[in-house]
Amino acid sequence: MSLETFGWTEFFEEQRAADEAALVPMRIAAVHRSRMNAVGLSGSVRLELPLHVKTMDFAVGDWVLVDADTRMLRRRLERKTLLQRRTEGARFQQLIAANVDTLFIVTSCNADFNAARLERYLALANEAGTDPVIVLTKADKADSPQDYLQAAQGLQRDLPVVSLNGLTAEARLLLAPWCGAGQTVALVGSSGVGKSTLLNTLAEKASDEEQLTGGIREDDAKGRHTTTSRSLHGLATGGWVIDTPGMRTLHVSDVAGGIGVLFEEITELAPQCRFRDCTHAHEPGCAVRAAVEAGKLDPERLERWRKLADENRDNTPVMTGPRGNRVVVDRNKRR
Ligand SMILES: Nc1nc2c(ncn2[C@@H]2O[C@H](COP(=O)(O)OP(=O)(O)OP(=O)(O)O)[C@@H](O)[C@H]2O)c(=O)[nH]1
Ligand SMILES: [Zn+2]
Repeated sequence: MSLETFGWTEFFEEQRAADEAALVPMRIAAVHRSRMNAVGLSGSVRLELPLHVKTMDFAVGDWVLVDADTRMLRRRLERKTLLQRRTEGARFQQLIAANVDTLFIVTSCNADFNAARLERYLALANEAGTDPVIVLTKADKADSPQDYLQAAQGLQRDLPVVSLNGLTAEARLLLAPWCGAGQTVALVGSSGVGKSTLLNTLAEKASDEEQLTGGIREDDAKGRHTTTSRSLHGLATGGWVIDTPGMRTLHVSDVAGGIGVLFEEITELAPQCRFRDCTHAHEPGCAVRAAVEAGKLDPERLERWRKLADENRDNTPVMTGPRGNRVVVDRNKRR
């Protein structure tokens, strides 16, 4: 085993200072209110935390440097990617997972398929720097899974889409390109689409896995995963998967860049509009509306872009004041 099997790359290695050579790199496997578990070459440990450290500032998947003798957490390394979101009305973003290479956005080939909801997850992934993959489950139950495949592919340029039966070993094969040694994936999607099923298929239920990740699943009375606990699981194929419970409704905020990537066909037309701040709603000389009229752009896509971009603007605090204190924008004062 090497650190690379845990997802360690040059990006992290370069961050180690000369005087930190004695510290051991470990990856955060579970974050609880007052304690954190980490995994590394020496196995799974519960970290000792310095007094000032708040666990909410850490995400599952983070790389940290640890004092090998005391297990004291010394420093978190800069993240390659960070999935985060703001729960409604919250001042700070909630960290979901760090250093995730691929986000599996799971939906089924049935009524769960909803373009607008998938686009929310795509914006989140794009903003985080995580590559999104749409995973269409229950293809075995659908009359024409091709329709869903095609609809999903239209959601973003060059978007990988996989349709499968999550209960079969073939699913593991189809998702293998993103689940190899050292690769980290996270799963999101509505309840019942088959995330747990997929997880079980990907994990193949290795018996020592529980030990490695510290056995960190916590359920509340309703059998739902608690939002305070997330965890990193080892996959049979050498990759890692991060559980992301508690993401039933996803309100977007702070994802302007992610929306730009998601709706690239709109983003790249905007500079051709007559007005620099064109809203593509009523202005003359609008290149985006011209594209709709020419049949080159789906009017429903434009409508969904508008809704998502508006919601993002409404929910994203602006930095104001000399100290950069965050103030939520007044809904009526924008534009
Ligand atoms: N036929 C078929 N059934 C599936 C597939 N994937 C999941 N199921 C079934 O769908 C049901 C729901 O799957 P789960 O894995 O529990 O869904 P989930 O997304 O984890 O749901 P939550 O735990 O509520 O978030 C189960 O009965 C699965 O056996 C699939 O690809 N094909
Ligand atoms: Zn325009």
